[in-house]
Formats: sequence, structure tokens, C-alpha cells
Amino acid sequence: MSIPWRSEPQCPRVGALPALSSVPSSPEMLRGKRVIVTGASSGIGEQVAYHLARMEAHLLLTARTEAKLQKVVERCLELGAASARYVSGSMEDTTFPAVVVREKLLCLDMLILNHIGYSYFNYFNGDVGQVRKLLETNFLSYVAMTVSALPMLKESEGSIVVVSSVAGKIGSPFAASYSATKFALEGFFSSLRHEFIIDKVNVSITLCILGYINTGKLSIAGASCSQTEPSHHPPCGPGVLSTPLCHCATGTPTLSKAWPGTSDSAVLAVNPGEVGIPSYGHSGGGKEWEGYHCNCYSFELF
Ligand SMILES: NC(=O)C1=CN([C@@H]2O[C@H](COP(=O)(O)OP(=O)(O)OC[C@H]3O[C@@H](n4cnc5c(N)ncnc54)[C@H](OP(=O)(O)O)[C@@H]3O)[C@@H](O)[C@H]2O)C=CC1
Ligand SMILES: CC(C)CCC[C@@H](C)[C@H]1CC[C@H]2[C@@H]3C(=O)C=C4C[C@@H](O)CC[C@]4(C)[C@H]3CC[C@]12C
Repeated sequence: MSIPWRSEPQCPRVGALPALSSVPSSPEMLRGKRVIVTGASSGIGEQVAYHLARMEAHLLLTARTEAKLQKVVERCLELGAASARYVSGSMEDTTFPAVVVREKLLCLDMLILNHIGYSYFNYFNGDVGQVRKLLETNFLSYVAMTVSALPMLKESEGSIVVVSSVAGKIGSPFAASYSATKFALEGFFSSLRHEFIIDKVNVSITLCILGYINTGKLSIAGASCSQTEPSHHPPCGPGVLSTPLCHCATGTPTLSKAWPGTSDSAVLAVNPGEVGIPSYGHSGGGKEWEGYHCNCYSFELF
């Protein structure tokens, strides 16, 4: 299996990624593209990696658990990845983002930032240290990865995909620290996108606003959800999600629509579910959420 990143003296141009919403996406669009997926050892990141593998991309996967990454890499190769390898390490380690990007590659077309550190979902317990740690993992490492990757992404006119959450758009109980990290992503990357436009930097930034996707990890203490399972109509899970997520990174916001109150097509809500979100939220331009389809639920306090 050829290693596409370091073996070539100069990065071959494999074609710029098309602007969002301009071209229908197809499996060919990512063939031969060099993509980093963070948090790829499980959940949504793992499924996105498999999807990219089927599209014959070159993959560099990261997470902490080497044994899991090894298995994911093997599966990606079986599924048709042009190449696949991993770097294990923790995004709590402030030196890790530069290690991943600068020491492991010369060329990059797409950076998919997806990992999250452990969060407890309960009343905020006053632990500032925990908030600081989560900001490091869920937010600052995204910034650091972006800074390290930007020279290569400018060269390839590539894309940055930031996986965020409904919790980064609206506050809900029991998610204060996690929510803060996702709001931070929104502020930083939306602002950066404007700067790229002003500076004519041809690197797209896509924020994916996800509702609840069942990866088997949810346990929320202190609250009961009005629905404890995600919608089964249509079936919903990380595998279902990976298709629209990859599409939104490459062209067509399938199964998605612009977030209410935004006109920027790069800000997408990607939700395969059809459960209506309660219509009390407001966003950006002050439009109501009413009619907005999202696979998530209202909380009820005990
Ligand atoms: N699932 C859902 O309902 C929703 C998810 N999202 C977003 O989707 C993305 C993926 O979520 P999901 O798949 O559920 O998450 P998972 O918990 O399933 O996966 C998290 C990934 O991040 C890795 N990871 C955890 N801690 C660290 C660390 N310190 N350094 C580096 N990597 C780490 C994990 O691997 P390892 O433990 O091996 O390091 C794993 O690969 C997240 O950004 C999340 O906010 C948004 C809305 C809803
Ligand atoms: C308007 C509000 C009532 C909406 C509330 C929506 C709530 C229920 C939704 C919005 C974002 C969702 C969480 C999320 O973003 C990421 C993860 C990580 C994953 O590993 C386990 C699931 C978890 C905790 C989701 C749980 C459900 C959350 C809090």
C-alpha cells in the first residue's frame, strides 16, 4: 500500500474540493484525497472513516486507543481505502496536534475534527478544572490542528469539517461544560470562515450541527429524557449519519438544511431523524425553530 503523504517530494494536486452546495457529491469526489479523521476509533468518527474508505480516500486516523485504531485501519483497507494509517495519542496533550499534522504528512485535502473528551452529563458541579480540560480537548486542540494543517489545506484548497452539536447552538440542562466547548467551536470557526472569505483563502469550513446519534454511550444522570432512544423512523445511528456528513463536507448537504437564521450554506444541520425539536429555541437571525427537523429531545427535570 503506497504511503501518499511523505513519499512524494511534492504534493500531487488531486483537484480542489468543490464549493459547498455547488456540485452533487459522488463517491469519486474523495477518491485519492488525503483526509485526517480525529476521534476515529469509535462512534461517528469510525463510521466516517469507513465511508471515506469506500470512497477510496487516503486516511490518517487519530484517537488514544491504539488497539481500536488498528482494527479500524484494517477495516478501512478492506473497504477500499487508497491507504490507511493511524497516529495514537491524546488531544489533552497540547503537543499532539502538531505531531499528527506536521510530523506525519506533507499533503492534506480535508481535516475532519470530530473527537471529544469524556463528559459527565449532570448538574454542573463547580469543577473549573474539568471545564478547562474539556476546553483543551474539545476546542483548543481543534484550533491547534487547524493551525498546523492550514498551510497544507491552503496548498490543496481543501476543507475543514468541524463536528459540533445542537448543544453548541442552544443551552440544555446537564451539558454546561460540553455545551461551552461546542459554542466555542461555533464562535471560532464561523469567525475564521469570514476571515478566509475576506483574505480569499480558498479553504472551506463546514460546521456540522448534529442532534442525538445513538452510539451506545449516552447516560445522562439527573434527567429523564422524554424519549430515551433516538428516532427509529428512519433508522438512525452513526452509520446513517456518516453519509450526509461526508456529503456536506464534499458538496451536497443531503438530508440537511441551513440552520435557522443563518444564510451561510456551510453551516449545516445534519440530521437523519424526523423528530420535531420543540419550537421554543431561537438562533442567529431570530427565526424560530418551529418546523425544524432534528433528531433530539426535550429534557424533563425530575
Ligand atoms: N453521538 C451523539 O449523539 C452526538 C455527537 N456529536 C458530536 O459528534 C462527534 C463524535 O461523537 P461520538 O461519535 O458520539 O463520540 P464517541 O465518544 O463515540 O467517540 C469519541 C472519539 O474521540 C476519541 N477521544 C476521546 N478522548 C480523546 C482524547 N482525549 N484525545 C483524542 N481522542 C479522544 C475516542 O477514542 P479514544 O477513547 O480511543 O481516544 C473516540 O474515537 C463529537 O464531536 C460529538 O460532539 C454531536 C451531537 C450528538
Ligand atoms: C433544545 C434542547 C432540549 C435540545 C437538547 C438536545 C440534547 C438532548 C442533545 C443535544 C446534543 C446531544 C449530545 C451530544 O452532542 C453529544 C453526545 C456525545 C455522545 O458520545 C453521547 C451522546 C451525547 C451526550 C448527546 C446527548 C444528547 C444531546 C445532549
